[in-house]
Amino acid sequence: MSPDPRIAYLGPAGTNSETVAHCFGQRWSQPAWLATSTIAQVLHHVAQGHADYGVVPVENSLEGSVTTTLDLLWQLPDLYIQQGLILPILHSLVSHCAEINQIQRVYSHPQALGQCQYWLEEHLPHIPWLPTRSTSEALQYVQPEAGSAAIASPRAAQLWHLPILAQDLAADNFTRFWVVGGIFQREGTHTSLAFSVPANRPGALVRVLAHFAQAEINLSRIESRPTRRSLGEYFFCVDLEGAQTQPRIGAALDGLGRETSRLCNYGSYTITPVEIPVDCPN
Ligand SMILES: O=C(O)C(=O)C[C@]1(C(=O)O)C=C[C@@H](O)C=C1
Repeated sequence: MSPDPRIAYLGPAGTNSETVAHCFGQRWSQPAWLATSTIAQVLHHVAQGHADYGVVPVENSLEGSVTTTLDLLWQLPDLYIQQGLILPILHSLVSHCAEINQIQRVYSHPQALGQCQYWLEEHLPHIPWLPTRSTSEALQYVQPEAGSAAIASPRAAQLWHLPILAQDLAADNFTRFWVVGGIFQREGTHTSLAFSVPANRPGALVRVLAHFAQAEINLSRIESRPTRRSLGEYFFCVDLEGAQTQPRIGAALDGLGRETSRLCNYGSYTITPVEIPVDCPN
């Protein structure tokens, strides 16, 4: 097995990203952990060679894509997906308040606030939602500010010795993460790509999708994102079921080269479920 790697993830301690990073890192005896302040920093660390792997969220079952991840992968060169991991997300309301009606503001990562929006509308309809860079970062406001609450995992509340006032704020909540690194892989169960098509050519996207349809390749996701160059200019992110060692996928990818103005192949990989650590209350 390769020497112990450096693994970057969104910190501080207790984030969902950390749970996934620890699950991925358990195959080595002593990985070096690099907890960053933002998801963007995770990807920059890998791109600049300061980390061997980065663990980033990519899609949530309730709120959809984590756009920072999709946009930066498109911009940074030579980053490939090593593995997909799916984590069940548990959200708790963490606060020193004795009653919910004493809460005056709630902090969390925007993704987590979005995932809990129905619970917040029902139970705390008139208070402000304040964004933080991670769910664990939100916990730093709970202690010093009377009337503050944070949305974070039960594991994070336990780690930071903070009380939980309400549990399970969002049901059926799962986030898919990617482990990103520098090795291009051809084997696995899924393949992810991003591409742009020539401007102003009618049917340009259909011509790309036709390659997948003709090869009977199932797409498990398609998403458009702005290129950030001009209004109305997009690139597309797709996940395919299958590996590029399969001849029909290899052939479809060859055909895609002719239809796209830019094609990023993030490689093939397997997707594994992650279990919430057993020492964690739920
Ligand atoms: O703040 C965290 O705990 C994270 O790991 C980030 C993140 C995200 O950006 O999607 C990860 C999982 C949950 O969906 C909520 C937040």
